[in-house]
Amino acid sequence: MSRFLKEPLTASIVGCPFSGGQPRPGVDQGPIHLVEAGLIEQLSGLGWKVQFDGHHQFEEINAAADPPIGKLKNPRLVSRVSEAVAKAVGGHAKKGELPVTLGGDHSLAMGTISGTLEAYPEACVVWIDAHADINTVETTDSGNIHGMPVSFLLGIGSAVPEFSWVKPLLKSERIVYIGLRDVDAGEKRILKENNIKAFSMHEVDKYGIGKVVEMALDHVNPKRDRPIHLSFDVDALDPSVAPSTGTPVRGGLTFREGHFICEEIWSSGLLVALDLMEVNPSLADAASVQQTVAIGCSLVRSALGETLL
Ligand SMILES: NC(=[NH2+])NCCC[C@H](N)C(=O)O
Ligand SMILES: [Mn+2]
Ligand SMILES: [Mn+2]
Repeated sequence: MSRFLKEPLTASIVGCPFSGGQPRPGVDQGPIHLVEAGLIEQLSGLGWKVQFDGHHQFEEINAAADPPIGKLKNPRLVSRVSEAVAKAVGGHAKKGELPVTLGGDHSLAMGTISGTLEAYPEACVVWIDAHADINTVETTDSGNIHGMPVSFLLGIGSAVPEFSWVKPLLKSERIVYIGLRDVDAGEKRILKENNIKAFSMHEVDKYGIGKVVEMALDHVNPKRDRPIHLSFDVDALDPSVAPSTGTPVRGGLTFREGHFICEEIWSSGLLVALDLMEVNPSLADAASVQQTVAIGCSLVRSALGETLL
């Protein structure tokens, strides 16, 4: 069911073996593992036409040529990679295909969401994460840009010339979060000051996931007529469910809550882009890696229409 995508329904896989937005090696292997686990075949099995011609080859910038800007680490690399991703995602979206971006770290969302908003200016973003990823140049403690993409998309915080290609196309009332539980003090302030709607794990516990997804969509998409970009950080799930990720935080979404979100977004008929981020296959034992990769694949399937019955 889809209001915006063209028939035959086409999923264009944007594989992004990229880890420059955070310090832990291995997250660049996420997309490779997801594809090797059979994701392409699984989506074809759901009836999608799937386009995938290999993972993105990103230009490399050696560390010496990319010193920090303020606290920001690998700024030029992150900027250029996300810009390339924005073009890829925007290109697919404009053709009426569904870009499915496999990360890679969440700094890539600066690119994916820019691409979506280029094609669908009226789109809204549903961001599923343990983290708000909304630090600015002023508030970031870690300097890891995967903790910052939302602030760039909103155009808040001081501008960094190296990122001038990122247009502030996202309005604060067009993004909603679900799953938050590790939000920095500066980020909490930003969320309040900008009136950004967020459903933390507290609200998931209080209302249940069904009501939370409904309230989240009522906020960003009251008439259910806007295209939806779903950006799913696998660390939104509890570490017992998805252990193989760089910044796990306990007290997360259950297996079913994660899948329920994806199922509901698909049933809305409004999905136009999907990100599945932060699967890091080098951070756990083989069984945990396999479990996390399998869940990555099943979340994507749920978001692309797989049903339980
Ligand atoms: N995409 C993520 N996993 N982000 C984690 C961000 C953690 C922390 N808030 C930071 O700014 O560094
Ligand atoms: Mn996260
Ligand atoms: Mn994230």
